[in-house]
Amino acid sequence: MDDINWRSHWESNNIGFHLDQANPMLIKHWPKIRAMPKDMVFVPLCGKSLDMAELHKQGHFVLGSELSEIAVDAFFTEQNLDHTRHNAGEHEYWSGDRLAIIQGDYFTLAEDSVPARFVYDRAALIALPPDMQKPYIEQLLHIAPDIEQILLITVEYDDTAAAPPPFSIPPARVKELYGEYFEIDLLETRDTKPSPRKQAQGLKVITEHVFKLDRK
Ligand SMILES: C[S@@+](CC[C@H](N)C(=O)[O-])C[C@H]1O[C@@H](n2cnc3c(N)ncnc32)[C@H](O)[C@@H]1O
Repeated sequence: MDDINWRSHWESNNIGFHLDQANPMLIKHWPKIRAMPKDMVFVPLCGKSLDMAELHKQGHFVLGSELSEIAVDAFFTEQNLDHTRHNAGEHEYWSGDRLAIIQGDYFTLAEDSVPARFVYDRAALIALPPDMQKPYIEQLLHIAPDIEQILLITVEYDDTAAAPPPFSIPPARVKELYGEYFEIDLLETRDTKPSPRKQAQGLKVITEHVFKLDRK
């Protein structure tokens, strides 16, 4: 389940998706999610995102899932967070105070292994090619069956002109993927500046959509 070879993105520091600050769309729209401090927020395909630090700062228990050891190690080092590591089969658990990351393949996480009712997805669904997107959602509901709400950020652009990832996921595709399980509320659409790599491919603007998903 590693078609894009994300590990090599981390090995060569090709991480144009990483933001050096918390995502402004998280700050703006997270209050619309009814998670209380201490509630767990699951962050699939989390990288070393500072959004995890922001959610942690807001009092949540944060649980991430990430393939790359380099990313997880960088997160704990850069955030200066004490942590322990333990191995559970093919996954490695990195645990700090109210924040843990399960390193390994998201698609092999076990049923019910994520006791979270809230999910934050920025650059996770859009990191996956179209044929992996439905399996990603099925796996989400398999590992975290109690999910109530998701804050989801996707991008839309001509991904045939600039090589993905990210994969373009317009609102109609979100409906196709999630509509069976969730009410979908499009909170905001805005134009953003592409990563330097995408700009070099000639892309001048990338449209970002923010959704709130409520379990039916
Ligand atoms: C586009 S990045 C986004 C990272 C983060 N969400 C952010 O906003 O910065 C996608 C991440 O998913 C991770 N990833 C890809 N496939 C994965 C898998 N099967 N299991 C766990 N993590 C995966 C990659 O290593 C990469 O860090």
